[in-house]
Amino acid sequence: MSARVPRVLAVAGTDPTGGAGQHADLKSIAAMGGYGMSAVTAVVVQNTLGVRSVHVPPAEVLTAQLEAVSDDVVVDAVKIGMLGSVPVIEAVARWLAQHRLPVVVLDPVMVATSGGRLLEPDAEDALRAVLGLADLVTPNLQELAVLAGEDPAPSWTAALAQGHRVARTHDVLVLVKGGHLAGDRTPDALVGPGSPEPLVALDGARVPTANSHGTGCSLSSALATLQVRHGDWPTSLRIAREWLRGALAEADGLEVGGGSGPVHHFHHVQDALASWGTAPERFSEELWADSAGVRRQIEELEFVRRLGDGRLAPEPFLAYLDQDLQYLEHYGRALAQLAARAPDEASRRFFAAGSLSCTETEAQLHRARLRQAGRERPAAAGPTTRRYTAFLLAATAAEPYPVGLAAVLPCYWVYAEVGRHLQGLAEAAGHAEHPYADWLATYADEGFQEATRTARRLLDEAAREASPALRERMREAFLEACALERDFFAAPLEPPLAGTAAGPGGQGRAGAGAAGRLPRVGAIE
Ligand SMILES: Nc1ncnc2c1ncn2[C@@H]1O[C@H](COP(=O)(O)OP(=O)(O)O)[C@@H](O)[C@H]1O
Ligand SMILES: Cc1ncc(COP(=O)(O)O)c(N)n1
Repeated sequence: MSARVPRVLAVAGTDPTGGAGQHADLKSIAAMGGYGMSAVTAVVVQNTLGVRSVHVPPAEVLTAQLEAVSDDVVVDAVKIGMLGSVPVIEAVARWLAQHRLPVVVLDPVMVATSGGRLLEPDAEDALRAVLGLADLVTPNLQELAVLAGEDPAPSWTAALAQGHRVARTHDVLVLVKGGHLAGDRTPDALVGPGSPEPLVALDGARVPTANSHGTGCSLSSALATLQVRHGDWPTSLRIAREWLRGALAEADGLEVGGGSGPVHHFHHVQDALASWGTAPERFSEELWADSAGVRRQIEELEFVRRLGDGRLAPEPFLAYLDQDLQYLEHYGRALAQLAARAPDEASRRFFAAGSLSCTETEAQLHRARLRQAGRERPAAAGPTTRRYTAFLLAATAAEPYPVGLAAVLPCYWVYAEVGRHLQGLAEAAGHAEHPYADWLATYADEGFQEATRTARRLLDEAAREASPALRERMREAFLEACALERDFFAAPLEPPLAGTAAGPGGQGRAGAGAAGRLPRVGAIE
């Protein structure tokens, strides 16, 4: 199967109401993933009620259009619809003979469903004579009879036999279409010049609609487009039929015209369109705004105020570091789980590097600092530490990847923001000898800022692909993690805040520590 976009040329007449002819062709080509082009054979004044008049430009104008296209563009497939008159048929036949095109589908348009003639009676012989230039011919039952030079087939079995005679005489593949059969079935079958047995025969219940204007045009151009992709007519037919049946089923909703209206060519992308525009440009911006209240609460915490202006006693700082060390162990695991589930190599590397950094770099720094202060043995993990780490491990292991990503983001982003705030407090305090100056300095680490930006970008990418429901779960996880960040910072000095508390104050883990914790996550990346 080819991945490139098929370039498909429709050689057809017009329909100003957009349901048939080259307008239907262009829509169908695009609906099947192709790039549509069109050369006009006839200007048809028509609507859903009927054909009012037909105006055929000189054949040289059509030849000039065809040459303008093929002089410039590689044409992967051609769909030929209404030709109308002998000079037009001859012009197209000449052009086809000069340009051996990979896929040629000929829909031998003769009479519109609404009744108007679209092929002059004296042009029928000329049309029969060019059938062999096509790979596939797609007549309806009446057109098939004309091509065979016989009466219309009285039954589906008779139609298949008639299709086989046309295929053999002109050495061409024929799609025998049952749209005009009486009854509630609409079979289609591909019949080749060899065996009278169809290559493929598909059947289905008739879609109950009176709006089937342009179905023949739509089917033939969809087939031309799909054949470029798949190179297999039965496969192309299966896909085109399924799509066309959906287009017929949604046709009544279009409400175009008072006669036999058009089908809904783009019925299959309506759901996708409905979700467009609901994803914000940057979902992270929305989350940031939602978390403003919690971030303000963090800035007002006693622990944060004292750490910033340097009044924090050594003991709660060490208790905080101790809890942060234990937090890091699990955070590293959560990042490893995210790495395992990340959708691409770049994000896998990012989270794997972050995880490695937690265990190898951050944890070592914490341990060294605690050892310096004479704290060799870690304290037990406090309730807030346990609650936060359990949440992260569950979110990254059991929730969809975007939810896990939203859960770990505050540890980068909120933490970086708290760092900025702490540095502001330290500068305002004007300490010559700030006891935590080296710790606070690590917040400014460019690697950490970079890692925060990367994590945010990954979240925005995941949000763009996510359904509205999944984005809501991402939001919940992000806000939950923000509240846990707050509780973590609160724990060394204050009782946890109501509603999110882990237990009586002071014994929770000391906040998500400054310097050591994340700065070097980014530095490694
Ligand atoms: N009401 C319907 N329900 C399902 N398929 C239909 C219906 N009407 C037409 N088709 C399908 O549309 C395609 C065009 O068929 P047909 O109506 O026979 O040709 P044309 O539009 O050239 O007259 C065929 O695949 C046919 O099976
Ligand atoms: C320019 C043009 N080409 C083809 C058809 C046939 O379509 P249908 O048989 O569905 O009316 C048409 N009405 N107009």
